[in-house]
Amino acid sequence: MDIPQEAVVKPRILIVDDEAAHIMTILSIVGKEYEVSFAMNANDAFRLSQQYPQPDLILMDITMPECDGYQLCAMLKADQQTQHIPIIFVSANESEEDIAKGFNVGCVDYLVKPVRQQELKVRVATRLALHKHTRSLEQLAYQDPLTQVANRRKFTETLQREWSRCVRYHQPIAVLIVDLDNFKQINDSFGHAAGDHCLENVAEVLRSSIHRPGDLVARMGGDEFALIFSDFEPSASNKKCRTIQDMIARIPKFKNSDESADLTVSMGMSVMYPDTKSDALDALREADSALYKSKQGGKNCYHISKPYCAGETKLAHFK
Ligand SMILES: Nc1nc2c(ncn2[C@@H]2O[C@H](COP(=O)(O)OP(=O)(O)OP(=O)(O)O)[C@@H](O)[C@H]2O)c(=O)[nH]1
Repeated sequence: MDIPQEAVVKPRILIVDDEAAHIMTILSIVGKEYEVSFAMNANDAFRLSQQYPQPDLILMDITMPECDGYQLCAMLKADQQTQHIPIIFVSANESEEDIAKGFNVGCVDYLVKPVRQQELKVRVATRLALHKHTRSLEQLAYQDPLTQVANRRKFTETLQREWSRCVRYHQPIAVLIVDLDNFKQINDSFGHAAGDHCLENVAEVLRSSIHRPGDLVARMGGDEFALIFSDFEPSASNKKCRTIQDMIARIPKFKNSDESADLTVSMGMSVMYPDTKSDALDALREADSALYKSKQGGKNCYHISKPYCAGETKLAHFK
């Protein structure tokens, strides 16, 4: 089958080098096969690495003014948004110590200048193929196949990481659990495919409600979703839940010739200032008890628990 040219997305390579002539040399070798961008200093390189679409591979010089390649590589590896991007050093430094230092700060390969054309091409292609393979394995391990949002494993890992980050920076964190009401009835009345479609619609709504890199939507299993809002302003909790509830109410009704059904959800949110005395799963447990209250209280409503927020009601109920 012929694939239209515009449908083929070329892998993206970022070249980082403070000398234009070196950038041009590498560009002349890989420029035809890949989408290439370049940066001549660490600041630009860091910005371009974080920006979407992100590079699939970085070819990085070591000797640069202000911030050298070792420092830049270590910074990229320490940043959650960029740590997955493989880095190949391309440097005139050829001592054993230099090369070992490169691998110690996180590069995946090391080429000595002047680069040999065929070698550069083959090493780049190999690394990109491996990177693609790793990314698809990660997707399998961390994504819910039906809705494409994260799975429970990814949720747990992200919650631990964001919790620690919020402890460090004294920021509040919120966990929201969203559970569909009477979902069994939707499956029974309209069929399993309609039920699946319903889960996809809810996932889409939830995905549109997160906006920051540390935030996450996950399907925890069955008809239950959970969200993490990092650095979340406690006073915004009611508005956030209400907005999600309204968006879900706008999902079209399920209908067949005999009956129709509205889709509603029950929710439980916890908003906490994490500290070293509590742990990440406390946030999940609090949200879960708030959800339980919503189910017990007649469904299609939400409870918000703010156990450690001074001056706030510990548990509030909203219809
Ligand atoms: N279509 C579809 N249904 C699923 C999937 N996973 C779980 N379910 C169904 O989701 C339903 C969940 O039922 P319950 O846990 O009783 O929840 P509920 O009917 O929403 O009841 P309440 O939560 O009390 O309102 C069950 O009928 C499961 O078979 C899925 O991937 N697709």
